[in-house]
Amino acid sequence: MIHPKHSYFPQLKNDTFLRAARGEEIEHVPVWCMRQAGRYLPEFRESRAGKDFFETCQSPEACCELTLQPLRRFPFDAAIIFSDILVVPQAMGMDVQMVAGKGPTFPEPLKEPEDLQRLQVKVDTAKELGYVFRAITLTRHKIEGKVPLIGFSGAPWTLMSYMIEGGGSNTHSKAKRWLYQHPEASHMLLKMLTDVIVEYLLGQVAAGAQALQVFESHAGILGPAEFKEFSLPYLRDIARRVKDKLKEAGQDVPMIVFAKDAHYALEELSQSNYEVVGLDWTIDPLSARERTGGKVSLQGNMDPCALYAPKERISDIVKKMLEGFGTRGYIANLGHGVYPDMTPENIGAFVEAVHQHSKQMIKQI
Ligand SMILES: Cc1c2[nH]c(c1CCC(=O)O)Cc1[nH]c(c(CCC(=O)O)c1C)Cc1[nH]c(c(CCC(=O)O)c1C)Cc1[nH]c(c(CCC(=O)O)c1C)C2
Repeated sequence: MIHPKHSYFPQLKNDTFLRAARGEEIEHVPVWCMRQAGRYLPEFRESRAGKDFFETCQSPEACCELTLQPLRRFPFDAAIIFSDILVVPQAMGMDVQMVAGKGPTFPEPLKEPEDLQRLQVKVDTAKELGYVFRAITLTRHKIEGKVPLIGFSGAPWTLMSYMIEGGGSNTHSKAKRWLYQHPEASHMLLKMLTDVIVEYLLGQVAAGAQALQVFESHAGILGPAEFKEFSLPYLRDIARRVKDKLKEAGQDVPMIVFAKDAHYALEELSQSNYEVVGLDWTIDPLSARERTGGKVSLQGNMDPCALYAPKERISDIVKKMLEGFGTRGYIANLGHGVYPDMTPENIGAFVEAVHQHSKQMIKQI
């Protein structure tokens, strides 16, 4: 059912991505790329030049423009709103800056459990993150129903690790120390994050997001036992609570969980209330299908570095990937984001290969 508030949005012309998320019949396999709006595009670099990253995130017009740029070049089957996962810690009262050449930086990260007192427990998402909602609504109009618009959030553990590390890290040992020294405070923080994320995702759907992806980018730094204790319950809780609330409003929005390097938890992830499980490139497509037993649609998982290969090679790699996953209940993507030094033309070759090979395969069924 279309939410009354949404009825004025332009009609969706290509719903292939949504159908694949639900395991329904499609004419070609849908494809989009994580970080499809990014520095590999000269027009992105031009739009972003000289501007502060988070100020850009706070401008609905800028987010809309950056989201639409890749769609002007390539026939992607979905768009993801330009924003960042770290707007959530900001909304909870933490200072986060994007430092050129270094990435996101928290000048005052959480050090000890008493630092949790610095955080806003009850976040008014409409007030603190309203700029994301406005960006989504604007983009949903400007996209003119070409493809669905995906909203997203970082998952609790990934956000917790940034809040404690203060930025990117190889070992994540500061954040992991909390799990072993302060398990109760860790759960308290994860719970606080979960509550904000649920409200944030619901706000995105109310604003016009047609699918949601939850990024657990730092899953791989946890082992199976820690993942089961500190990540999985919160991932499940988020999907359950978002879905229950949407159901009350007569809405149904597919949700994707992308837990990078969590190959050890594939079975659990396929039973976590998400319609789609996103995969990084370390998982073999066929074995991912077997291990998830047809319970979910799968998304992924070409090694982003394969985009450095000549176009014919990209086409062969895509063909093998499609044969491994099969064409039903499958969304083609990379196993992680596009890198800034990649050639736009090769992204085009990737998209075209997915469409061409999958059309052929579907015809032969
Ligand atoms: C393009 C971009 C983004 N964030 C950052 C950049 C590069 C800086 C710039 O362009 O100025 C900094 C930016 N933001 C972040 C990083 C990683 C830093 C690190 O941990 O080393 C950087 C360089 C943190 C971040 N931010 C995000 C994640 C989860 C996905 C992933 O695992 O990569 C993470 C971990 C999400 C994110 N971030 C972004 C999107 C936009 C939509 C799209 O994909 O097209 C999304 C979905 C946008």
